[in-house]
Amino acid sequence: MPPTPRTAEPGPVDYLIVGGGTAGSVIASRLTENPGVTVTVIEGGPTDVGRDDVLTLRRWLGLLGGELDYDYPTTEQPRGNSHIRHSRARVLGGCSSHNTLISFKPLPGDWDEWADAGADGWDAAAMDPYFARLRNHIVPVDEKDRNAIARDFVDAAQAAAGVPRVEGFNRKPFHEGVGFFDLAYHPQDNKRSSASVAYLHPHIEAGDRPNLSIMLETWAHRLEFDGNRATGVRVRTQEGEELLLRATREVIVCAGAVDTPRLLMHSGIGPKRDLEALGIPVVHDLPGVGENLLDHPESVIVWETEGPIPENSAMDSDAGLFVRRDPRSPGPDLMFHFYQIPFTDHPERLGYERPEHGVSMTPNIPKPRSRGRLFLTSADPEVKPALDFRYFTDEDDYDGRTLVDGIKLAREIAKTEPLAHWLKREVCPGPEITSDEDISAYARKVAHTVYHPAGTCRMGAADDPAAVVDPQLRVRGLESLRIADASVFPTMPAVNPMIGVLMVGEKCAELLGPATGGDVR
Ligand SMILES: Cc1cc2nc3c(=O)[nH]c(=O)nc-3n(C[C@H](O)[C@H](O)[C@H](O)COP(=O)(O)OP(=O)(O)OC[C@H]3O[C@@H](n4cnc5c(N)ncnc54)[C@H](O)[C@@H]3O)c2cc1C
Repeated sequence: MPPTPRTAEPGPVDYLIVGGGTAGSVIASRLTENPGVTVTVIEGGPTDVGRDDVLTLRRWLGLLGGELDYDYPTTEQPRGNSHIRHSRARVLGGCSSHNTLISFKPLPGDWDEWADAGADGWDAAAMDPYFARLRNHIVPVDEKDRNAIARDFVDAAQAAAGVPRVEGFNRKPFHEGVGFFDLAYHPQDNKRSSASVAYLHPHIEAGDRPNLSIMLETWAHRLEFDGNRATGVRVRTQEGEELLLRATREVIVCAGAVDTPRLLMHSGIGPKRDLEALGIPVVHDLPGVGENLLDHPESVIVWETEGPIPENSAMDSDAGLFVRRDPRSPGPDLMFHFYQIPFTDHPERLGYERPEHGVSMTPNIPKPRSRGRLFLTSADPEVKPALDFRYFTDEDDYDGRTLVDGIKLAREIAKTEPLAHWLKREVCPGPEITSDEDISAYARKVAHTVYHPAGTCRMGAADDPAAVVDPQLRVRGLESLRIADASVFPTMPAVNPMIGVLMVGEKCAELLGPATGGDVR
C-alpha cells in the first residue's frame, strides 16, 4: 500500500530519540524532567502498559520469536551454530521488556577497559555514581522464589568450584562466586522493573510530562541531515504514513546494537565502499559502523531429573556461577546460568531428546575474543541486516576452550551433593562425549547466545578513526547526533550488560545538560 501523505508534519521538538528501549527510556525520562525541554520518542513497537504477557517476568520465554520480537538470524557460522536466532524486543522498554532482568553493575575492570580503549571519563570511578541513580527496583531473588534445586546447585557449585557464596552480587566487586542473582523485579507480583516500567510508566500514568511524546509502532528508516548536522528522522507510522520529524537540538539514536548501525548505514553513515556497493548515497564515511560485533556465546549441558522439580521461581534461571580460571584476569573468565528447565532447543537438532523433567547449565564466555561484523545486504531498509558474529574464530581458540572448561566443570558440579541426588542422567552432550575435541565440537554446534549483542558503533577517542562515537557519545564527524545504547560498548563487560546500558542512558542524559531545571545546552 502506498504511504498516505500528510499535509501537516508534527512540529519540531528539542530532542528526537529513536528507540524507546532500555537506554532510550532512561534518556527520555531524564530529559523531560526539565519542563522546558521537549522530547519525542520514536518507538517501533507497541506499549507495554497493561500487557501482562510482557510485564510478568516469568513469561519472558513465551515472548521470544513472537510478534514482539524482531528475531534476527545470523549468517553461516562455520565454527559455531548457524541456527541461532537473536531476539530483540519490539515493544516499549526494548529488550528490558522481554529479558530476564538479571542485574549486574559492570565490574571495575570492565569500565577501566573502556577508558583504556579511549573512552575518557568512562572509568570505574567515574561511572560508579550512575548505578545509584537507576530507578529500577533491583533486589536479590526473593526467598519465596528460590527453588530447592537452585539452592542445591549453589551449594554444590560452591563445593565443586571452590568459590565463595555471594549474597548480593552488586554489593562489592567480585572475581568469582556463586549465588542467586539480583533482578530488576517486584517479587510480590513478579512484575518487571524494566526501563519502561521504572522510567516511563509513572509519567504515562500521571500524565505529568506534556513535554514528552511517544510515537508507538513507528519505524525510523532514515536520518535527515542539513550538511553535517542531523536535523530530523524520516519515519513510517503504523498507518503507513511517511513523516519527517524534526529536532532543533539533537537526534539521539537508541535503537540497540543491531538497529542502530542498521539505521546509520541506511542513512548513508558507515563504511563508504560498502554503502556505495549497495547504491546508498554516502553522507559520511565512518568505517567503524557495524564492526566490533560482540556477544556472550554460551553452550548447554542438560540433565534429566529424578522427577518433577518444585514450581517456584522468579524466571527459571535465578542462580549462577562465576569462575576465574586465570588468576591474572581482572574479573571472572567463565560464567554459568543454572536453568530449572531442560534447555534443549539446539541439541534437539542433533538428535537429542528433551526430557520431561530436567535442568541445564549454560557455561558462557564473559570476555570472548572473537569479533564479528554487522552489514547490510540491500539498500531496502525493510531487509534485515546480516549478523556475522564469527563465533569461535579467535586465533588461540580461547572461546572454544572456555566452553570445554565449562562443560567439564558443570559435570563436576553435577556429581557433587546436594545436587547429585536430583539428577538421573546427563542427556546432552551425554557421558560418552569425553575428549576435549568431542566436547568442543558438541559445545560449538549447540552454542547459543546469552542475547548480549553489543559494540557495533563503538565508543573511542575523538581521533580514533575506527570509533563511531566519541566519549561524549557524539557521532564522529557529524553534528547534533548521538548514540546511546549497547552499540557504543567498546568491549564486552564480563557480566550481563543491561545495567551497563541503563548507566549509558543515565550518563547520556547528563551529557546533554542538567537533567532538572536550568537550561539544556
Ligand atoms: C532474551 C534476552 C534476555 C536477556 N537477559 C538479560 C539479563 O537478564 N540481564 C542483562 O543484563 N541483559 C540481558 N539481556 C540483554 C539486554 O536486555 C540488552 O543488552 C539491553 O536491553 C539492550 O538495550 P538497548 O537500549 O541497547 O536496546 P533495546 O532495549 O533493544 O532498545 C532498542 C529499542 O529501539 C526500538 N527500535 C529499534 N529500531 C528502531 C527503529 N528503526 N525505529 C524505531 N524504533 C526502533 C526497539 O523497538 C527497541 O524498543 C537479554 C536480552 C535478551 C534479548
